[in-house]
Amino acid sequence: MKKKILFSKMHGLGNDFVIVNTIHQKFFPRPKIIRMFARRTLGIGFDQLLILRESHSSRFDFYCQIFNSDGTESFQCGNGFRCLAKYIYVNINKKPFHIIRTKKHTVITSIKDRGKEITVNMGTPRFISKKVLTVFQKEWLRQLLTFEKEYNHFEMVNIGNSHLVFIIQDSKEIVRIFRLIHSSLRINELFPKGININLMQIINRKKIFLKVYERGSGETKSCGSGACASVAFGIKYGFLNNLVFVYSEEGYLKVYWKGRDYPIFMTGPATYVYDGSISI
Ligand SMILES: N[C@@H](CCC[C@H](N)C(=O)O)C(=O)O
Repeated sequence: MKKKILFSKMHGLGNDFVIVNTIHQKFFPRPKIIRMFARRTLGIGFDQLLILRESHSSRFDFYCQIFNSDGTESFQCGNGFRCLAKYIYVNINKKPFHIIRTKKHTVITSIKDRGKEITVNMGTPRFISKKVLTVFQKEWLRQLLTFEKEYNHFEMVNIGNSHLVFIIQDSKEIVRIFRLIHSSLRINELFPKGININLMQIINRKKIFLKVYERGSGETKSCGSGACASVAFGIKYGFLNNLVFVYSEEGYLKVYWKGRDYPIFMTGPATYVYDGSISI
């Protein structure tokens, strides 16, 4: 017999999510079901599926499972956590702060102005040594970028998930690299655990433009963890101020980082699209 699953569709600057609240319904989807729901023509369509679960620890308010549209699991989702905070505010309780645990990471959400502005404490950024890159990964990067050009800096940053961040100042170059990434069948082979790829254009010390190709979801309209990873990189090298406006196609996020050993904060909107149900 078919089962009806209730869900809410939300987005953060166009990075879209399906939230399934399991407090009153059971939902343990297999990757095949997740991929089916994620299909924009035949399913519901989303970049990530967020499954809200009760926390069995007094240290956390809720537990959240995150799945990319290809069915792989993730442990961090900045834009998604803003949407989840708003979902909780509208449907569960009006507390201003929530501690949310994923399988490997903890974030704290705070809600202001009746949900108009939501901030997420995303944890402390960690820079990953380039020594971990394999010969094949380096070769791929060499093909992707023109290393002779001084502006082609890159860093690997962990914000609870892994990001490769590149500084690409030329807009045409951003388009060229994005096309290459899209047509490169080798990314999954080269990075078996997956990687989020961020192309950052520094407009000035407090404004960047960002394009992201996400692990497990492909090109997305915005990426909260990518915004934090990029700003952390820019601040580490003295290119950016502590507060940065991260622009993408649908608007901007505000990212604040004091520097090394401090957590990074991301602020932005969360938008309800609709509530629905789907049969499985
Ligand atoms: N859209 C997210 C990031 C989602 C997870 C990512 N694709 C991964 O698997 O690491 C965000 O806003 O942070």
